[in-house]
Amino acid sequence: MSVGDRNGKNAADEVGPSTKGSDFVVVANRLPVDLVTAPDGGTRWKRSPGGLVTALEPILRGNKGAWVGWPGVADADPDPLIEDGVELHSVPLSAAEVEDYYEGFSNATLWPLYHDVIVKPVYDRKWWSAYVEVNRRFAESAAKVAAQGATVWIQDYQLQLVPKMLRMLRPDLTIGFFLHIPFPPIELFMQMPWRTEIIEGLLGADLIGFHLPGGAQNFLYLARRLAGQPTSRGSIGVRSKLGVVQVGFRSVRVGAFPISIDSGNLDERSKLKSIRDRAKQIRKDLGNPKHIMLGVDRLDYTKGIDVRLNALLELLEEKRVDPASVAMLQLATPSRERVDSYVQLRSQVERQVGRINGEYGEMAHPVVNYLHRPVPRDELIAYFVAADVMLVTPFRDGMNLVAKEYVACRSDLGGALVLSEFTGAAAELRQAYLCNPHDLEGVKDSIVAALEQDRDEGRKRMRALRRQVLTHDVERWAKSFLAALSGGGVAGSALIADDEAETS
Ligand SMILES: O=P(O)(O)OC[C@H]1O[C@H](O[C@H]2O[C@H](CO)[C@@H](O)[C@H](O)[C@H]2O)[C@H](O)[C@@H](O)[C@@H]1O
Ligand SMILES: Cc1cn([C@@H]2O[C@H](COP(=O)(O)OP(=O)(O)O)[C@@H](O)[C@H]2O)c(=O)[nH]c1=O
Repeated sequence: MSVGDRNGKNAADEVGPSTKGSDFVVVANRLPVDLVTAPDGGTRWKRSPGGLVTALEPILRGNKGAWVGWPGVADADPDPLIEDGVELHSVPLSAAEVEDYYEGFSNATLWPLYHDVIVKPVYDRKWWSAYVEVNRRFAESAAKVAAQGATVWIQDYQLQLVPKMLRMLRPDLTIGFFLHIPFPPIELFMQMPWRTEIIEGLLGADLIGFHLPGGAQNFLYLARRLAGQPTSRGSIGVRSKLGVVQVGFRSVRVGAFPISIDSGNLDERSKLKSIRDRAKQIRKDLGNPKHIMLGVDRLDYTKGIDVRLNALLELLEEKRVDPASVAMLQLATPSRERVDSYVQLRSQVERQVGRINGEYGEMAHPVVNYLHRPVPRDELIAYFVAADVMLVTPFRDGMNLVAKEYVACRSDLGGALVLSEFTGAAAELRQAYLCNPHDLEGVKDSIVAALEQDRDEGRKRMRALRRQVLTHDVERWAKSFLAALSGGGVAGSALIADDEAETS
């Protein structure tokens, strides 16, 4: 999606949003563009961070639908606008709502709870009230924007109450919901004081999608236990076998649809001469080291940036890695900067970078080159092309699109991917150097294996990884979800009630 310089409007806006409503509506916490204030005091639109936008952007462009979301800053309420044929409708949030609904309940309660409580979730009743209120406003806005009988696709953990609220307002709609982060194990979800409300909120959808079958399975169990609804028996497949929850006369289906990227587009762009030249220049700027290692993440404690820095430090201390022969580039885009755990993580990561460079860097040649800022798409592609080893080491990650993007950019069959087993991507990218981020020795061994891989072995692995990523792209993800939503897919078998259910 192009990014404008238009004080919240552009020439195309004058067309105005359609009056009869849209047949296809995406509802997500964020619009695909954020409204930002420029130095001249005016406002501009800038692409929003994160994988959700990366994934949905190409689909919306193809569907000419509408997108309902927050414009990314407190109290902003820009008029609807049209961007690449997509109507963008803002849901404004007050400063207090940004604090309580977004930073609070979404990112200091749900985010850590759903990511295996890497940090302790905070359960605050005021935050919950704000979450309910903001979800209601998103539901009302979607109800206004959707045409009669439209398909509405609600995205992610910030909006889990919207399916039920929207169904009550607009029973004529077909409603899908997709969770982009992991759905937690049952024992962890049971901590949530408002667990039943969340399960019932999600059950307002016709189809609920997860990245992995395990998340879908956890949800089925909780629907039985907390909402008391009968569910199907049997395992859920990847894009193949759906589970069912019977809610009165409605059958709510539940399935696994691993998200992906616009792999064809990245493959193409990564071959451009301008990108190849930039990759060469990056290598030169880094001092032409034997190996470039790369990390690309939002600065988030789930991503295991600290793990890979610890691993590198120990490898240097043990002389298993020679500081003169490696350069690491760590891009850490600012994220959720007012949430405590993110403030602490930034200090920790920056301390680690300082220590490694202080002990092992040379003047004008640090071992770790650290950038704390967003980087434009083509620059990122050049990093992927330049990197010999890509480090993706999250403690937990719903998917991790960066891992797939790296593979899509390696048409030369060069490079190696070190990948945490606790990412959704690990279920598909089996030829990566898989590691357990909780096992530091294992992470170190995987990094060394990737650095030292022989050329033929590397090419074999990369060829297999690319086959997976290029044949399973974001279009396939969206099509498989939307086909199942419109009635396709294989339903689960016999329904069972809680008292008959196995307690796994
Ligand atoms: O909106 P923010 O608070 O700035 O956060 C950015 C986005 O982060 C999350 O991305 C997830 O979705 C990816 C695509 O499915 C997936 O690959 C990744 O593992 C997830 O972490 C979040 O889910 C989005 O809602 C945020 O907008
Ligand atoms: C750091 C950085 C990233 N991107 C793009 O953002 C997404 C990130 O998606 P992923 O699934 O890996 O993780 P989260 O959604 O953040 O949890 C990916 O498409 C990156 O290429 C970017 O465009 N610019 C950046 O600086």
